[in-house]
Amino acid sequence: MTRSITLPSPAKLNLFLHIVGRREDGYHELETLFQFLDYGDDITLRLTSGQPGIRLENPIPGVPDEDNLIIRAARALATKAPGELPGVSISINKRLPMGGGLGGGSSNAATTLLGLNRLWELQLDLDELAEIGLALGADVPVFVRGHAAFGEGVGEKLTPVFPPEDWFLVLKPACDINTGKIFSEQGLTRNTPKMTIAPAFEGDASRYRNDCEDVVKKLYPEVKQSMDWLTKFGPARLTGTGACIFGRFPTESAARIIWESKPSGITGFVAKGVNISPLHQKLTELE
Ligand SMILES: C[C@@](CO)(OP(=O)(O)O)[C@H](O)COP(=O)(O)OP(=O)(O)OC[C@H]1O[C@@H](n2ccc(N)nc2=O)[C@H](O)[C@@H]1O
Ligand SMILES: Nc1ncnc2c1ncn2[C@@H]1O[C@H](COP(=O)(O)OP(=O)(O)O)[C@@H](O)[C@H]1O
Repeated sequence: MTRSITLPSPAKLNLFLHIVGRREDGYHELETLFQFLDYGDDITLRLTSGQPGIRLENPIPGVPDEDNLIIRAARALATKAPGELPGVSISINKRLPMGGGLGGGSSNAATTLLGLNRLWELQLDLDELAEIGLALGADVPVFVRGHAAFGEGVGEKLTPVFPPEDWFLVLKPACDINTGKIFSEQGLTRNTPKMTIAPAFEGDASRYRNDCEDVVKKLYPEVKQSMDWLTKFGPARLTGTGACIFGRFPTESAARIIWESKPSGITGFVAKGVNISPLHQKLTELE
C-alpha cells in the first residue's frame, strides 16, 4: 500500500468567461474556456494508520480548517468509503494567491479527492469524484477531470478542448475580490448570447471576453491600473471574477521580459498553459 504522495494542485485560467443567463436559484449560467497552468500549489498526503482522522498540518491563515476545501474534500470522500479508513495527515505548499480567480481552493479540493482516492484505494471513477467535487465548488469538476475544457452551466458541463499551450504572464493586483460580490453587482452583463458550438480557442478578442471585467475594473482601481499597464504589451484579460489578470505570449522569454519591467508592488508569475492538468500528468507517471 502507498503510504505517502505529493501531488500538484495547479491554477486555472478562464481564457474567456461569458455570462449567458441566470438560474432560478440566482446562480449565473456561464460559458467559459478553462486551461490549466503548470504552476500551483503542492499537496502531500500521508497515511497515519495508527492515528485515525483527517489532519491538516499547516492550516491556511484566515481559513478555518472546517471551511478549508482540502478538509471538506477529504471528509466528503470519506463518507463514500465502505468501512474504516486509515488516518491521513495533509500538508500544503501554497503558492497560488487566494481569491485571485485562479481556482486555488477548487484545485486543492480536486487534488485531495484524486490523491486520497488512490491512497485509500477507493477506486471511485472520475464521474463520481467530479460529482463529489461539484458539491464543494463549481470549479472543482474541471480540476477533477484534468483536461482543458469549454464549460457550460455553472462550469460543470465540460467539453474537452485543445487551445494552444502558450505562455502567460499572470499579475495579481493588490486587492482581494469576493466572487459573490461581483455576481451580485447590478451593472454586470448577464445576457451574452449563447454559442452554438464549443469553441476550441479564444483567438478572436472581439468575440470573446470576460463579462466581469468592466464591473471589476470600476470597483477595483488596482485591477484597472494593472490592466492598463499590461495592455501596453498586448491584449490583457481578467480570469474568473479576478483579481488576477493575464497576458498571452508565444514564448517564455517574451513573457519574462515584460515581467521584469513590471511596476513595483505588483506580484505575479510566468507560467505555461497546459491542456492536461499537471495533477493528471503526475498521477499517470506514478501508475
Ligand atoms: C467565477 C468562477 C469561474 O471559473 O471562478 P473564480 O473567479 O471563483 O475563480 C467560478 O464559476 C466560481 O465558482 P465557485 O468557486 O463555485 O463560486 P463561489 O465562490 O462558491 O461563489 C460565491 C457566490 O457567487 C455567486 N455565483 C457563483 C458562481 C456562479 N456561476 N454564479 C453565481 O451567482 C453565488 O452567489 C455564490 O454563492
Ligand atoms: N484550500 C484552500 N485554498 C484557498 N482558498 C480556500 C481554500 N479553502 C477554502 N478557501 C476559501 O476560498 C476562497 C477562494 O479562494 P480561491 O479558490 O483561491 O480563489 P478563486 O475562487 O478566486 O479562484 C478563499 O478566499 C478562501 O476563503
